[in-house]
Amino acid sequence: MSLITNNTNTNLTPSFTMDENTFFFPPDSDLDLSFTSTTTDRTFASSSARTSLARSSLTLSFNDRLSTASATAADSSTAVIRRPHRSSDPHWSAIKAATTLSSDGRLHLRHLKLLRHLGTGNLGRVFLCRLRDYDGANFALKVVDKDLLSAKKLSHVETEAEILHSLDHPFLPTLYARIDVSHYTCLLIDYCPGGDLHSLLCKQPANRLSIQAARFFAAEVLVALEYLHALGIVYRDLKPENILLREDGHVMLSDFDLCFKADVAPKFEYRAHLRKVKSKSKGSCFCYESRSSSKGKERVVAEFVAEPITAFSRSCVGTHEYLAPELVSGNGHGNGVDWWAFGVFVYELLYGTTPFKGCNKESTLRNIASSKGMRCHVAEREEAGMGEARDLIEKLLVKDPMRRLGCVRGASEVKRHPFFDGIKWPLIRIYKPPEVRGLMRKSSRSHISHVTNKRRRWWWKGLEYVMRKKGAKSSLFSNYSNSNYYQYVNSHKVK
Ligand SMILES: Nc1ncnc2c1ncn2[C@@H]1O[C@H](COP(=O)(O)OP(=O)(O)OP(=O)(O)O)[C@@H](O)[C@H]1O
Repeated sequence: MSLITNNTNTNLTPSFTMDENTFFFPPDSDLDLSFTSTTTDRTFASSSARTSLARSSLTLSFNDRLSTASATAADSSTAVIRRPHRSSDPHWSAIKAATTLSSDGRLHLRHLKLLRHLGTGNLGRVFLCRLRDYDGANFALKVVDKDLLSAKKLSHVETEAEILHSLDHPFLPTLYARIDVSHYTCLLIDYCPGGDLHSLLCKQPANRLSIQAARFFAAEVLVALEYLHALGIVYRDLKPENILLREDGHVMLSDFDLCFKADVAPKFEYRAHLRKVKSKSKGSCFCYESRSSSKGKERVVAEFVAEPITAFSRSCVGTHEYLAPELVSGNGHGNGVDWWAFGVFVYELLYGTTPFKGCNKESTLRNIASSKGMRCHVAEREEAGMGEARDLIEKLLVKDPMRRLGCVRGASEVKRHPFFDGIKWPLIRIYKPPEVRGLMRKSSRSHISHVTNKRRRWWWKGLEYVMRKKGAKSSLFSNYSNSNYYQYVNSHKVK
């Protein structure tokens, strides 16, 4: 049995060529010149301070394992993956531009410049980076030195890469490239400048959010969990520290190394549905009404359920305060651990602490194991919506997984809870994030239009070059073209 904490035993010290506070990979080499592994663990200690403050994840092995198939690169180089729903994303355009210029059509470390160390986790270090020849798009690069990791941790790296490769969702990271060079594995994913939800909570009075803000974040996390479960992925490490905040204030779940995969058999489930409930706003787009079976006040609603209900694992992984009782007992667990953790998560957003927290980790585990269901403190917060919130939490923090909300019918059952009344699930991606102290809410459009304008300028310069080569009259061309370009850009800016 081993206990693995978040502290920096990943002694990776990349050495970089320095240029005006910017780290670059050397142009001609992909590898050991750019990364040197040493035994120092003090480097960047300050920037990883957040990690030490946060609650660490644990891994207590009960001899069960996670899949280790490499999902992205077949060889030791890089595979660039295209994602359908993000195909127009400027990040993809940047990657495409870089790989088009690359001699072998692949992305290499030399294409990236590292700007800043973002943090250190269990498996490696994460850096903010950009493509060398394209400044418009930021990425996060997770660098893992495989020589420093145990076989178990290596399998976690593969799990994370495999899971990232399969994701295509706005609230989950996109894996733009996996670069395997020598003993390094590098994963290029979305960068989240807003920090994490744990840090955001720490900035709030009494570490808690308003009902409205809690509902927003809970709803987004719920949608992300729904997607993961539909893929058969049990997350197992839900906590505010693992919920990163994008530039536009929406969430991105991170850290997939503790996940496990199971089979899912998607199905339609039928249930009686009361007419007076506004069904159109509920159950998302997966729900439709069977008109032919409408009878009296009730009708039958067919609901799409894709929940890994047969998932089973014996590994005790997760974060103490978020562990479900079946995880603590070590007798095996399934998808229900995510719904329990979701209950703890909603509780923490609203109360500023977790419900079973003891004076140390052991007493927290004892509190979870001896819990007889959850009763929220009524007196502590009384405002509109709190009754529904308490009811949701109590239904999620049910000791028996078979009776726990979400375990059998999946996310659609949780979405139907009155706490989420009024949320238009299919539109959640374009909801304006709530006003929360310290939350970044930059519209993603301004960034995209900036990048698009830059791209247009490049395109125009290329055209100018080609025209000049063909002997076009330069004076005529410059007078005409540039004014046209600025007219075009400005007319778009005005809109
Ligand atoms: N995409 C990202 N954008 C911005 N910061 C990130 C991103 N991914 C990770 N980070 C930062 O880097 C730190 C290390 O992340 P990493 O995922 O390696 O480990 P972790 O979150 O500490 O979890 P674990 O050790 O359990 O894997 C995080 O704490 C976070 O602050």
